[in-house]
Amino acid sequence: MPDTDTPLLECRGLTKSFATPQGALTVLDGIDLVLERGESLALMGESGSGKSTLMHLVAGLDSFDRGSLRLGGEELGELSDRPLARLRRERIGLIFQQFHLVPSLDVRANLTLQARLAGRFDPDWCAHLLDRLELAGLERRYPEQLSGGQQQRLAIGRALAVRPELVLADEPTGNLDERAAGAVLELLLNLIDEHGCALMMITHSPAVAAPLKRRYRLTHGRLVDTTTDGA
Ligand SMILES: Nc1ncnc2c1ncn2[C@@H]1O[C@H](COP(=O)(O)OP(=O)(O)OP(=O)(O)O)[C@@H](O)[C@H]1O
Repeated sequence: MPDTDTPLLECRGLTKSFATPQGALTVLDGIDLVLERGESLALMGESGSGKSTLMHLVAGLDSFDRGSLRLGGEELGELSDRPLARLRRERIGLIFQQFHLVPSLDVRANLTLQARLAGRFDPDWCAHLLDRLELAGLERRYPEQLSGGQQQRLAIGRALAVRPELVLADEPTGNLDERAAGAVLELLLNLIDEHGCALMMITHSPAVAAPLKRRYRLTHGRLVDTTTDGA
């Protein structure tokens, strides 16, 4: 059972460098961040500022050099590969700009795949998601037979099907035209709210970041809280 007294996500002094031919490149230089359950946070910053790097660390997809990264009180830096993979499968939903759907699986199979792998498949919840994402009736179609907006709605459904505690979204509307992007963003935020999970979303767009509860900018390896800027 989740320990509701500890923050969902807690980063302290998180530091990450990459080896490059020119020497070590420090991308994250002592990141402190707390995200409570159900909170939404936009992560902004120049291209190359380290947004994807931070998201990969939070998702347990890459290791860090120093500091602490706790998800629901569990220190990710102390987990070996298998428990880390399990934590990622069961507690985190990932949404990418490029959808990353499985082309050989139909809509229903794509939506339920991660939930089944995690042993968290709930047919009623998945049917509800298909309905809310306006994909009901399209269950037997394959990704290539869907519009960009439908594909991204399916990717959102796949992330939420597992009933995650945290959704990590990297430019989830970046591949869509303005109208489709607005509709997809609204659905994502409504579903996140309905399910009560937390959201960390990378975006370059102030308009996309605006409805989220908190807004941060990554610059020179540090996080700057910009939530009240222009408010
Ligand atoms: N595996 C790697 N090896 C070396 N350098 C890397 C590696 N991954 C990322 N970098 C560098 O780290 C920096 C941060 O990259 P990152 O992808 O996190 O930026 P970003 O803010 O997400 O950028 P964008 O908005 O363009 O997606 C960049 O300078 C990038 O070139």
